[in-house]
Amino acid sequence: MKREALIRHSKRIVIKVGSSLLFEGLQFRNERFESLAASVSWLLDQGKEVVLVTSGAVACGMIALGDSVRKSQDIPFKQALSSVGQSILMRFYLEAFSKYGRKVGQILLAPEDVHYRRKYLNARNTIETLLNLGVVPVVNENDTVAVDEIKFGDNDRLSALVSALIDAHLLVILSDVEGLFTRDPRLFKDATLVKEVFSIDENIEAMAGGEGSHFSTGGMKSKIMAARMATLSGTAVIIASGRDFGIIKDIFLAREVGTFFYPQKRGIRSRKRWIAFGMLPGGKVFIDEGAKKALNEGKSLLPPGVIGIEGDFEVGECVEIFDATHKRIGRGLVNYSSEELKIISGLRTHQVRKVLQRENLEEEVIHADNLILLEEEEKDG
Ligand SMILES: Nc1ncnc2c1ncn2[C@@H]1O[C@H](COP(=O)(O)OP(=O)(O)O)[C@@H](O)[C@H]1O
Ligand SMILES: N[C@@H](CCC(=O)OP(=O)(O)O)C(=O)O
Repeated sequence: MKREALIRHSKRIVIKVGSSLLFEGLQFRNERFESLAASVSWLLDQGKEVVLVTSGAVACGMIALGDSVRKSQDIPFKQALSSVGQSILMRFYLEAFSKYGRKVGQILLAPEDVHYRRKYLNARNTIETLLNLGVVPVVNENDTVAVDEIKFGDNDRLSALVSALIDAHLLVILSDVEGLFTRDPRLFKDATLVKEVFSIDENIEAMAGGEGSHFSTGGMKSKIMAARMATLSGTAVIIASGRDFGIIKDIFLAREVGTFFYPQKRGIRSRKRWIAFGMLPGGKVFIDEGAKKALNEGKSLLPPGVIGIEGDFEVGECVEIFDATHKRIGRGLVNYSSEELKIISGLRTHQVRKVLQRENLEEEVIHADNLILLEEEEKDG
């Protein structure tokens, strides 16, 4: 399907709004929330379902507490700011949407909320129920409990995760820049806008700079990572400027704005998406070239192909899979603990049973049904 048709047929849409779009320096901007509510309301009138992923709690907290608090960067301090700011942020949304007769529902997520399958499904059910009720879910990271090792990192990633969670057709990432440029346009005046991306390869990744502006965290790099996660899940992505929220209408009126990322044709199915993006990996498994080839042909990972292990993990945990050059190539659920894998890696399958005495030994280290390759080209090629 072409870009225009993909957008027109998108019923379920996730819109991510960056901090820089909601505030002017250290000023609240009521009218920004109102214009966002107007555009989202227009989409709802068109029969679309919309989930908002919003940043801005830290900025709200900072503005509310005033000058004295601006300097500190430590995590508990930012969490405190977010705690003050989140309710203010929601008040802005509540008031703005009520002008259009719409209700909003707050969803705060932390990585552990999607690590466990039951919680992952609960989050999905709640969002689905809100959508069925005609309520606009407004999602942010639960900053209070999210510390460095266990946080989504930025709301770009969170928006891709939410898209994967609810099977969104389209993810719109609104930022202060018109889309992906060939180089950071703040630094290079000759940078040009990339209009369409069919596959997120190393060239595309190399274009994006990592530093965000002001209250922002991820920069363009995290938006590209988010686009990668979403397109792998079968969701189309647009990165566009949200300086004017009227752009939301433009997108659906087939005006070609921003950068459009085509979804992968064979998007990862629901349960595998949870393994790929929801679960927190407990370790790393390194494999040889032969095993990599087998995985690319849709086969399971067997003990002879394992050449290294890192981390302590139990049977059933999620691990990241790396090739011999230490390139991350996928994820899967292991049938062996790290202790067991250290003993059996490299062994032929029949030798494994002699060495390990455990009952219910599976032949595969990772069964193909529990394994996801995340290299787009190899996956689709
Ligand atoms: N190749 C690129 N194309 C566009 N923007 C880029 C690129 N590389 C870096 N950037 C920077 O990324 C910024 C957007 O990211 P960020 O400030 O984190 O936004 P947000 O607050 O919306 O999440 C832009 O202002 C831009 O300067
Ligand atoms: N949870 C944080 C989000 C921080 C963040 O990702 O910001 P941004 O890069 O502007 O999307 C907040 O609400 O301030």
